Amino acid sequence: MTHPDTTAVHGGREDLAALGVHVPPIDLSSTYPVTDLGSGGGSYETLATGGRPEEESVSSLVYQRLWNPNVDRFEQALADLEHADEAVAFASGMAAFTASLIACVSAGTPHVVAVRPLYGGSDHLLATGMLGTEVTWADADGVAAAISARPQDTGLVVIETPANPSLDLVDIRAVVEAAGDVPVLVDNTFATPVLQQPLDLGAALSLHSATKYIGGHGDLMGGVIATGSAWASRLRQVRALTGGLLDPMAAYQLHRGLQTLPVRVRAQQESAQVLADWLAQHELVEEVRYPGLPGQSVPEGQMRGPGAMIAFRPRGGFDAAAELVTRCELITHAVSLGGVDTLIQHPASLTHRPVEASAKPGEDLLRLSVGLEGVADIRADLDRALHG
Ligand code: MET
Repeated sequence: MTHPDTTAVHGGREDLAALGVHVPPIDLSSTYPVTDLGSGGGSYETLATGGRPEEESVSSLVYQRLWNPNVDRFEQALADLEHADEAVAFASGMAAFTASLIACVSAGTPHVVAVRPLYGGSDHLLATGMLGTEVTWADADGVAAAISARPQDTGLVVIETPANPSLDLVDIRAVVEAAGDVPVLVDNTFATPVLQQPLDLGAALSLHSATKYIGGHGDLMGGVIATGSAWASRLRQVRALTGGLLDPMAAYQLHRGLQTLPVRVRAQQESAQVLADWLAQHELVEEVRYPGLPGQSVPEGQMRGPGAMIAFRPRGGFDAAAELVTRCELITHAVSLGGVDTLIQHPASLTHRPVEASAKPGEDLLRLSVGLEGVADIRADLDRALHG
C-alpha cells in the first residue's frame, strides 16, 4: 500500500495514462446509448439494484441516476483513503445520512441508537423520525442497553467524533464492541481520513459531509459514505431509487480536493493548535475544547492528530459570544467548515438550532473552523473581536 499522501494524489486515476489524459475527463451525460433491449435491460436491472458496471450484465451505464464515471472515480479514491472496500457519494452529507437511514428502515430495522452531540441536521432528522426511523438517544456507555431493549429491530448506531459542535470525543472501538452485531456509523467529517479511519476501528460506515474538508474551498455540496461492499450495494440502490445524486462536476472537484486534503488538514491543524493554546490562556476566554489540549483525552490509537476545529466559550455568556462573531473581520461569520478560509459561528443559533433544548449546545459556545491564513492574522482578528 502506498503512503496516504500518494493515495490522495493518485487514487481513482489508475487508468488515466491509458486513456491518454492527465486529469479525469468530465462526463456530463444524463443518458447513455443502449445497444439492444436485452443487454440494456440487464444493465438497468443490475445498476438499479446496487450493482456495479464491472458486472457482466452491464453493457451500458443507461442513465446518470444509476452511474456516473466521475462519481465512481471520487468514490474509489475516498474508499482507498478510508481503508474501505467501496464508497458511495451523494448530493450532500444529509443525503448520505438519509440513504443510510432508509436502508435501515427498508431492511425492517428502523430503530437507531444515537449518541449526542451530532451535527444539528443529523439530530433533527433523527428526532423528527420523518424517514420512519425511531431513535433512542444514549450515552456511549448506554449503547449496549439501548440495543438490548430492542434487539430485533435495531439497525444502526450513530456517533460523531470529534463531534459537531463541541469536539466531544467518543471511543469508536468501545462503541463498536457495545454494539455487537449492530453496524456503527461514524460521522468522520471533522477528522477526515487524514486523521481517523473508523473502519479500521470496527465501524461499518464512515460518513462525510464532503462539502467541508474534502471539497475544502467552500464551493460545492456533497456527501459520501465509505463502507464494505454489502452496505455499498444497499446504499447505491437507495441512491438510484431516491435520486440524492452527487453532480459530476462536484464529483470532479471533490476528487481534485482529495489531492490536497492531507496538506490542507495538516497545515490547518498546525494553526489550530497554536490558536487553541493561545485561547486557553486568554483572559477573556472561559473554556476551550480542542483534542490537542491537555486533559481532553483522545481514545488510544484513534486519531493521528487533533484536527482544525475548535470550540470555545468567551467570558460574558451569550451576549459576549453574539458580539464576538459580528466583530470578526478577517474571519467570516458563517456556518460550514473545513475550507481554506477561517469561519466562526454560534451553534445554538445556527447549525444546532433545531436540536431540542435539553441537548442544545451552550448559549455561549462558539465554533471556529481554522483555515489556511497566516495564524498571526487569525489570532489578531480573534483578539480584537474578544476585546471589543
Ligand atoms: N453541516 C454544516 C455545519 O456544521 C452546516 C450547517 S447548518 C445549515 O456548519
